[in-house]
Amino acid sequence: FPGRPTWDHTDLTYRVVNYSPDLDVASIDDAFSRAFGMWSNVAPLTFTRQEQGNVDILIQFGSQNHGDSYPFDGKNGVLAHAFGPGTYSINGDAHFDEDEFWTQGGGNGYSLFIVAAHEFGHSLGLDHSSIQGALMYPTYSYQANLQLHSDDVAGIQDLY
Ligand SMILES: COc1ccc(S(=O)(=O)[C@H](CC(=O)O)C(F)F)cc1
Ligand SMILES: [Ca+2]
Ligand SMILES: [Zn+2]
Ligand SMILES: [Zn+2]
Repeated sequence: FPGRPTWDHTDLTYRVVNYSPDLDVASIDDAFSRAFGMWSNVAPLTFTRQEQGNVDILIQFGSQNHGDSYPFDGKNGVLAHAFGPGTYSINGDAHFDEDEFWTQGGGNGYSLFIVAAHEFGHSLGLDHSSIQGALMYPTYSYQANLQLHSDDVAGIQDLY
């Protein structure tokens, strides 16, 4: 992102505000935890979940108008969005379009894990990659065994 905003601390916190009915709570918690793990595996970052209070990354599911000036668009199209690092409460937050069918991968619907890993890249300050195989490539594509591309790794290590 312009100006290369990054967090001024590496022990980041997150909170899941609400849950999608598409998956059980444990699967959703696990998808987010694994998505954060993709990044903490390759950068000096830790992600700690909090049940309440102020956190860096607030995660919520919403449809259409959901409290910010970027309303979602119903099924398909925009799947989710996230705000880069900064000092405002919205910074770092990741929102997922409830009108999508969230799955654990494969079949129809969108993998919550893959989309979350991408969104959290934005939450950390990463912009899009021009490399098709990269997680930060602008369009969704399902991969059974998601691995970060060297471009994703270079990007996050350049920032932190
Ligand atoms: C691989 O992860 C994603 C790819 C594409 C998207 S998106 O199609 O929702 C994208 C939003 C984004 O880049 O975060 C689009 F601009 F809306 C979200 C996650
Ligand atoms: Ca949508
Ligand atoms: Zn939003
Ligand atoms: Zn993106």
